[in-house]
Amino acid sequence: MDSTNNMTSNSKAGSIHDSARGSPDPVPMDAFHNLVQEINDILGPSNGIDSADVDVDELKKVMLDYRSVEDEWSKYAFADHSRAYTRNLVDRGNGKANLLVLVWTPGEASPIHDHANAHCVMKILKGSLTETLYGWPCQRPDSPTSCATAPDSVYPSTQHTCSARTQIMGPKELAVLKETTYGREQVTYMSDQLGLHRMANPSKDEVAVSLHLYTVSVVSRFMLDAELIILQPPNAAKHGCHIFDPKTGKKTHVSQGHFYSELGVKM
Ligand SMILES: N[C@@H](CS(=O)O)C(=O)O
Ligand SMILES: [Fe+2]
Repeated sequence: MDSTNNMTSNSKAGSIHDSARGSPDPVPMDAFHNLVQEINDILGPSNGIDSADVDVDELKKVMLDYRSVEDEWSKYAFADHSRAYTRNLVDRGNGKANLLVLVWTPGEASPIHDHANAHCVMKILKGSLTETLYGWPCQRPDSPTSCATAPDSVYPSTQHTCSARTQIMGPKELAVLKETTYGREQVTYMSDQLGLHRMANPSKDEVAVSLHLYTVSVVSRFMLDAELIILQPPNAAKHGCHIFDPKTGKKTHVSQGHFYSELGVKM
């Protein structure tokens, strides 16, 4: 980072009053919006075509360092008990990523889904979420990172079209690899390389709130059935993903182009 950037990021912490020009004191940034700024600093400027160089560990660390204060993020947290969860846009991350606040209805879960080649770093802001991790329909039982139908594939992923080919392998129940419950302040990471997952709010009466950062992984394009779509990042949060039937492994594309709210305003 050059000295100009350092000056920019330092000046946000202190409030430099420009009394000579009579401008009002800047309102000090709260810790949540400081986190948003730190994430932007890590992601860097928007001139890259992909974010293969994104440092996931650094992103996890700043998310872990933040202590959740409801007043700081509540303006983004729209609850709607008529759906499993709401997806609320907080920031577009220099055009390279999307930062979302998700609000989870008690007892509800997301469908089993992939992540459209995005990195997903997630922090629990309130309550808890249970993650069930599944293998891809095509993965080799003895080697979860290998594809059973295309031996030259390094790992199954969204662009890995044979993951849809239940007609080659026949319907196949998805394998449950792991179940983990994450509590308030915990941070986790998900990507297509780890498999598929679903998240559930195990509480009977409390909403859960989580913060999700989606950035583009190694490539910024993926195969959508027969059609090759070239995407500028970010893809997963805006352009959708695939959901999977746990009994057959059959996948269906779902568009996620609509946010429930953007920058604190309900759509
Ligand atoms: N990846 C999901 C939320 S979760 O189940 O991880 C989404 O963005 O809707
Ligand atoms: Fe997810």
